[in-house]
Amino acid sequence: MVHPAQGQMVQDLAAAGELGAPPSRYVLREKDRPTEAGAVQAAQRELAAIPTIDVSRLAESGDVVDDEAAKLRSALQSWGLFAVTGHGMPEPFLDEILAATREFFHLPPEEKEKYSNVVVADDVDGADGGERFQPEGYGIDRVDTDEQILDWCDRLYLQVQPEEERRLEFWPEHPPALRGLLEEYTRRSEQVFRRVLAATARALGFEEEFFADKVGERVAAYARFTYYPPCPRPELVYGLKPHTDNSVLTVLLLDKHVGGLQLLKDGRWLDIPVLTNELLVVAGDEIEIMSNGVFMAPVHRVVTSERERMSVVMFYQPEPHKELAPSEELVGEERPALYKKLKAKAFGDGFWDAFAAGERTIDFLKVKVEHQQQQPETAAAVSTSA
Ligand SMILES: O=C(O)CCC(=O)C(=O)O
Ligand SMILES: [Fe+2]
Repeated sequence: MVHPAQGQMVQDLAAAGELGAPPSRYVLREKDRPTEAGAVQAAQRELAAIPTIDVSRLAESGDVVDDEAAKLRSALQSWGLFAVTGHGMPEPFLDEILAATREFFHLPPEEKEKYSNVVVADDVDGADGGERFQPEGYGIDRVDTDEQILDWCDRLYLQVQPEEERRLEFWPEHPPALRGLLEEYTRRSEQVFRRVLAATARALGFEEEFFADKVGERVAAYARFTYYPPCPRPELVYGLKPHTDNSVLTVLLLDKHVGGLQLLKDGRWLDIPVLTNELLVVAGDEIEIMSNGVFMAPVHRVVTSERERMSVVMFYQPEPHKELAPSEELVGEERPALYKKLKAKAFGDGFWDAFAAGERTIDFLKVKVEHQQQQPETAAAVSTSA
């Protein structure tokens, strides 16, 4: 069964024009509005002074890499994200990806719908050939209930790795350059991911392979192309609701002209600056669990504006059968395990339910361990996962 709201693309709504205000399905409760929690007006907004890491230096040896790894540790601990230089991708290449993304979303609806994330249900359970939502493809995020407040964005979501898992029927043929660009970007973005992951291990005093072994060689990588149409009343809606990422690390290529990504830091929403030739790396839920909370996945959201905006985001997740758990080396008497063990796949599957419900997966799946010493009021302390 597919919720009736599933078929309404935001872009088509926005294009219909004469839209005085967004339909009520998108309008946030007053307490959640970006103006309440953090101003949408440029003059009232505060820019996040995010750190920058040069990933080419992470590959060097000796003191240079140790310096950069120390910087990385501090960036992850105080921000949970950082801008990336030295990624080796020329600016025209990144521009081409964003241009192809824009071109795709500007195709006529019937062309994009060839890749729809609403598919005819398989007949396995004697289903009647009705429709079914699945995450891959083009459309809006999953709608579960009538009450759910919808985000002001459309997206194209594709598994890009491992290669054998690609479902090319969802990969757009237009614009013709998009597939090739995505293949190339997949290769290059993985290098950034691998390098940062190795440095993250070093930053904690471990061997470079420490986290890489835990996530496996055949990581699952998903590309999310998000299109935020112009919005007539940006102060009423979210482009993307507050969330943390379902990833070990996320690599983001952001719109070069229009900002909108915001980070929750010390109770305030700060604007991530518009980046030009830099990428952004964000710590996700899985590194939070594996690092036993030494690194925390930052809560972030997107606010809209009267201008369209795009992003191309790569989520890196452990091989599905891998166990997701606090690393034993980071668990001790001083710091008990803060998260329970579960399979990477169970966590990944839970993400979509949590996201539709507007919750963090870690909370939705009750992955946190309640420790007596931290919460004396909690009678039933759960034992550590070790
Ligand atoms: O569009 C953006 O700037 C960020 C998107 C994001 O946070 C996500 O796709 O998880
Ligand atoms: Fe995100």
